[in-house]
Amino acid sequence: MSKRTLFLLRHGEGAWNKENRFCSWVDQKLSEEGVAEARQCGLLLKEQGYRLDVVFASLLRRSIQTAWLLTEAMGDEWVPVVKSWRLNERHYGALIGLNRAELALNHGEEQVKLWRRSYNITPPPIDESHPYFFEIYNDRRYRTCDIPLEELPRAESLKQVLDRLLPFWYDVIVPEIQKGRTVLISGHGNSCRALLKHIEGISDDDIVGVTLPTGVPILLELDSDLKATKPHQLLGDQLQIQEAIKKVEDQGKAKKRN
Ligand SMILES: O=C(O)[C@@H](COP(=O)(O)O)OP(=O)(O)O
Repeated sequence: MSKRTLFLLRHGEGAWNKENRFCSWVDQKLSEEGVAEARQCGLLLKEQGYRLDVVFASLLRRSIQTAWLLTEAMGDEWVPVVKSWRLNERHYGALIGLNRAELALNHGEEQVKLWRRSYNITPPPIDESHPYFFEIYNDRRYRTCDIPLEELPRAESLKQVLDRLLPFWYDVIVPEIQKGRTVLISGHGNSCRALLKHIEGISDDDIVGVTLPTGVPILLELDSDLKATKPHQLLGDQLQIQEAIKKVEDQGKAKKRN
C-alpha cells in the first residue's frame, strides 16, 4: 500500500510572536527570523529529498509569505498555493493584541494555559469596542469566504477551529493527498494542532500538552484511509526544536513588560 506524505507547518516567526502578543486574525508580517525560518524549512525539505506538489495556506500573510519563501527556497515557485480562511489561526476573541505574560500576571498562568491550550474553552468574544475589530471585519478578504461575514467567528476554542477546518480538509486537501500528491499546509500553531489531533486521534486531554514551534516542518505518513502509519516527526535539530517549544510554552509565564 503506498504511503501518503503530508507536512504540517506553523509559519515562521511573526512580528507579534516576537512581542509575545496574541496575533490570531491580525495580519502581521514575518519577522526577520521568521523569513529565515521559512527559507530554512524549504532548504531542509529539499535536502531531505522531498518535493511538494501543492501547498495550502490561510488568508493571513504570515502563512502565505511562509509558503512563498519555502517554495522559492526549494526552487519550486510554480507549486500552487491554495488559500482559505478555514486554515486561519484560532480566533482568540477579546485576547487579540494582548501580551501573554501580562495576562498571566493579571489572570494567572493556569487561566492563560487554559485559554491557549485546552480543547473546549472559548476565550471571551471580540466586539466592536476592541481596537482590532474593524481592522479584521472590514478587511475585504473576508468578503471572499464561503460563509457570510456575519457568520465568521468572534472567538474560538480549539474544537471550534477543528469544526470549521474539517470541511476544507475533506473537500479540498484530502482529495489531493489521495491522488498521491505531497501536500504541505503552511498554517498556524492552533490550526496545525487541531489537524494533528484529528489525524492522529489525540485525546482532548493530551492535546493540551502539544505546542508547536514556528518554522519546523512536521512530517506525517498516512495510509490510504488517511490514518497515520507512525507518530508524526518534527524535522530538524531535535535539541533546537525542544528549546523552541519551551520558548513558546514560556510565553504564558507571568512577567512584567520591560
Ligand atoms: O495567534 C497567535 O498569536 C499564535 C498562537 O498563539 P498561542 O496559541 O501559542 O498562544 O498563532 P500563530 O503565531 O501560530 O499564528
